[in-house]
Amino acid sequence: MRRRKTAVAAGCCLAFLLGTLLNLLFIPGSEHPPPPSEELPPSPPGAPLYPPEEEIGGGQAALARQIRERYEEVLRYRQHRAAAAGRRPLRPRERRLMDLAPPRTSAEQPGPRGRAAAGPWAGASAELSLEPPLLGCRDIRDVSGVQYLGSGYTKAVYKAVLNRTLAVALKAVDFGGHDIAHCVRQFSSLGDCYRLAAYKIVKEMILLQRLRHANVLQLYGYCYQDSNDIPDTLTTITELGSPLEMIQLLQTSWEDRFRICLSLVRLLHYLAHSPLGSVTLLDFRPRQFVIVDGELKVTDLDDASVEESSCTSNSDCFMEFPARNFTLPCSVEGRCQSMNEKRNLYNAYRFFFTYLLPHSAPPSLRPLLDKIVNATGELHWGIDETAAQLERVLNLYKSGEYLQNTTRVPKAEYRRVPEAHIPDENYRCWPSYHHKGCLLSVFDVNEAIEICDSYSQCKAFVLTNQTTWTGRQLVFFKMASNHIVPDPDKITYVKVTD
Ligand SMILES: Nc1ncnc2c1ncn2[C@@H]1O[C@H](COP(=O)(O)OP(=O)(O)OP(=O)(O)O)[C@@H](O)[C@H]1O
Repeated sequence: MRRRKTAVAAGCCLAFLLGTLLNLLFIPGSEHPPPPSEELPPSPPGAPLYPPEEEIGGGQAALARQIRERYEEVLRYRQHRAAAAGRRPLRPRERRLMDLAPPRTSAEQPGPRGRAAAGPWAGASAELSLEPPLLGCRDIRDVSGVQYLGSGYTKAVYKAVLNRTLAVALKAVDFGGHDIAHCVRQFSSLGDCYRLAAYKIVKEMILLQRLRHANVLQLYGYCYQDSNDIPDTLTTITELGSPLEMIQLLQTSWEDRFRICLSLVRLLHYLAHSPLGSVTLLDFRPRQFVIVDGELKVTDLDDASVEESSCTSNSDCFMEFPARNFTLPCSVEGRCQSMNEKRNLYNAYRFFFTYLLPHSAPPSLRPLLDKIVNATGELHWGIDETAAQLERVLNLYKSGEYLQNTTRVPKAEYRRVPEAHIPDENYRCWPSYHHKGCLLSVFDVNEAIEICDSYSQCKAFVLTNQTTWTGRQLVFFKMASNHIVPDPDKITYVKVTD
């Protein structure tokens, strides 16, 4: 950790930063080619490529079991594709699926290494049909602007600029992280502990590729490279976001907070109907999401699951949260009905809706927003209904219909000055899109008048040609109109009576 922060602070020396990054991500400087994926044939059932437990003593057997479980989980996600493709036999390329197999012991490693393009798990490279064309190892050799972004239990994430043009996130196992430290303490095998942790990234990579949606972070590519001691360490290259800061979000406009909730609901709607089945995010803390251009996107998918709990009675379908518990019905097929969807929804309620949705919303939308918050907090609605209600709020807001119930009698008179701007005379208001002035979004000029009427400080306002994500116009509210200058893109309104 200290090493990472020191490197980032040094900032000025690109070579040093790059060297440090490679070191931290265990991307070797060497061009040592990983084993050819062709040399890792599909293992027949009962002949796994990891050491059989009975041949290993005590702790090592437990570690081998954990690696096997993660490996099998990864296979399940990949096999979903074959199932979706009509259960046709796997073509040779697809059979490289077994490239995902846990590593052989050194004694089992096949002879000379033949191909530089793919690692042992990187048969994935042939299978992940990423568009635009996949980024790979050669692309992360020439990186600049390396910056540590964050880390969790298992992974560390860095920002990097590729070819001085594309800013991306690079994700790799954090060798200084809790997961590796805990495993090495227990099993004393860095190589195997690395594999165990790296399966989380492999799983995430497969899910990022399978779950294509505007609110799922985009996977650009990946790189397998040997480190000094560990072969074929994995780095994924993804879209860059900024970490979701709840405190910061609480200070933004309702419109922007609503956007976060709407993107979350669109994501959960997609996950409930995904090609893999209903996906639940077992770890649903805000830090699992990032913001990209104002939209929320899920980035951490290593704890996602498609298994719906099996049950024999309703009592098996118990969902426990810190402040509430729920018992869902057990279906005749012996599955807890909509459990994945409902878990996501309640988490969305407790981490997002309750803080972000009603607070400082337009008064006429409050009853509907309160209804949404209550219905999700009680799990009365499923995701389809919740998504429909949030889309309804969006429509009411975008169309200006939410203003129609309010009586709009202007108190003051205003003089319209076309092609004019007031550059100074700012005052601060909350929540403003500008940190020094009062910049708010409005549906139309009448709403701007209403806002100006309600602020005693407001003596004028300037309609800009900028709009927000909903298409509403941004307006600067001013405390005086002494200095008006020509500006073809703006219209000024000056209060003539109070
Ligand atoms: N694409 C990205 N852009 C910007 N920041 C990111 C990106 N992906 C992840 N991060 C940041 O890096 C942190 C660590 O990433 P990630 O959550 O994948 O690691 P983790 O070890 O799985 O964490 P956890 O133990 O919390 O599950 C995240 O909390 C997030 O703030």
